Amino acid sequence: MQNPIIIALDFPNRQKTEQFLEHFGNKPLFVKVGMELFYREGLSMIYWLKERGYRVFLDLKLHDIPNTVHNAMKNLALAGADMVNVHASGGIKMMAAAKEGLYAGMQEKQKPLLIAVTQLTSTSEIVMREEMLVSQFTLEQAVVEYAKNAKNAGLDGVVSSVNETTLIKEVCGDSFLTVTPGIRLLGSSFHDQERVASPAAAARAKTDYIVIGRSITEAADPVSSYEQILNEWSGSFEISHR
Ligand SMILES: O=c1ccn([C@@H]2O[C@H](COP(=O)(O)O)[C@@H](O)[C@H]2O)c(=O)[nH]1
Repeated sequence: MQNPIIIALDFPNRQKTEQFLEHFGNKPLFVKVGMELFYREGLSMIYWLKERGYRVFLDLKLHDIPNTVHNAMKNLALAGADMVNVHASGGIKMMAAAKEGLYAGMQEKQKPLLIAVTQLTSTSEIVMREEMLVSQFTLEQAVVEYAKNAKNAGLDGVVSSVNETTLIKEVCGDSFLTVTPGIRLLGSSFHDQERVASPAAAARAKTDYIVIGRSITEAADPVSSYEQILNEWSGSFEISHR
């Protein structure tokens, strides 16, 4: 059983990030660098994390014309991240171009995982229908259609909420990765998230990775919050996967 937790390092700069990581000592963490930290610190932040042995998900959610995404991915390949992503709504051609750019000239063992965001976990079905004007599908159907497109483009998996994980696995296969943010312990604030699930529900749905930010980064004791989430996930994993 692998540790599924990816901690979202949503901090304004490297100094705050380092202060946070000090709590964990030498723990072999999987961390996520998103737009906030990357737009301040750039590739050097990723090099810094990799030099210290962290696994890194570089969460920049690329979405542009295929040529631009292809060439941007060629540069992001230099980061040495373990996982990178695009928006599935950019289409199959864009996702395939992302993959080609990312892996150009890379040896097999260096290749990061490439995944696609389906519908953000902050999006509700009403917003999808009334603001994004995707009205012919339920939110779950739309997510699964995006997952199928990502698979057809040769990607390794998708970002979705836990609610859609089971169906994605049924349609795209168990080895197609599901990476699920919007994780909250019972009774915690949802903040700006809409499609939320507990670590236990994520384990029952057999998701591969859970992405957690504020529940850990804003906790009075981040390490005990991390352990609590891991214990809840592991306990439920053992019960439901026996
Ligand atoms: O659909 C998505 C895609 C990405 N995220 C990112 O995950 C974390 C979640 O942080 P919390 O503080 O646990 O809400 C954040 O970095 C998002 O950019 C997402 O939430 N939903």
